[in-house]
Amino acid sequence: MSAVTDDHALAAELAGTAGRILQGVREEIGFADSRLLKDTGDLRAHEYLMAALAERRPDDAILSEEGRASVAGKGATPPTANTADEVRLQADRVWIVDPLDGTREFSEEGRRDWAVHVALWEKGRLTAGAVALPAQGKTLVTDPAGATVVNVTGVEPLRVSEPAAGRLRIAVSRTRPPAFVQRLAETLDAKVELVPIGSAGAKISAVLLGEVDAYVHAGGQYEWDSAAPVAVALAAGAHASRIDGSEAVYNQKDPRLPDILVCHPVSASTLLTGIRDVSDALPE
Ligand SMILES: Nc1ncnc2c1ncn2[C@@H]1O[C@H](COP(=O)(O)O)[C@@H](OP(=O)(O)O)[C@H]1O
Ligand SMILES: [Mg+2]
Repeated sequence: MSAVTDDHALAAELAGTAGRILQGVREEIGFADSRLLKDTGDLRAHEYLMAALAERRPDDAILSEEGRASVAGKGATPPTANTADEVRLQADRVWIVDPLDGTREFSEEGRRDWAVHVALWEKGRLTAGAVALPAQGKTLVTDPAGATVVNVTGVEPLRVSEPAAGRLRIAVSRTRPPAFVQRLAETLDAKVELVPIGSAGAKISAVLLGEVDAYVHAGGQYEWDSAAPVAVALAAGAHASRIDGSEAVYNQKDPRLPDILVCHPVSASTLLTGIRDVSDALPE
């Protein structure tokens, strides 16, 4: 059994180690065959996280993107399956992990917008989380007092900062931005810049690191895409909710969680009102 008894530290350790495995996969496979690179990355990071959690937290349940029943038959080596739904839905502690978020960007040489997500859900809420950004040399992590960013130079407190007056930089998916986001940009009473970035974890990290001011997503996503970054965002003082303002709820039977808004709390009502005004696609 490991010396790490703190779930925050364990989340950071596991996300960081999976990130190093993924850097190694990029070096080993190269970028010529992007399908092979994506599948190998997904599988290696998933298998590492499943084995590490089974060893370090043997009594906890796991929900991983790559352990879904729908991917269990994929490839010659089927991935280790998630905890059965009937067990996970009764469990007090569930690790919600995305072994490789921003798979597309991972497979594109030079891109740094991909992440590893490790979150812990306990009895209805997210209580710990880490987002590793291996190509950026950073891990964002919750701690008992809030959140920190760990990089080569050390550990610094992480606190979401207010946007500059009159300007709002909104991170959106590079490939699947919400249909209404251009209209949102036009209706807001600020100079809005839409910033395409890959990976939900990388986008939410960009909000927390002050590189953008908000992340708006709708149209499809799953619990593992947002659980760890939302855990860190809430711990860093950010607003994180569904785009209708309701709470993002995790460890559901159906893991679809198709939309999310993360921003500084001062921007939340403006963005929620703006989204309501331009969107005909609020959550079901
Ligand atoms: N419309 C959609 N339906 C399902 N998943 C979506 C989606 N839009 C984004 N996602 C998922 O959300 C993550 C971030 O996407 P994006 O980079 O486009 O913002 C990706 O996770 P994975 O890379 O883990 O598959 C992607 O698959
Ligand atoms: Mg993902």
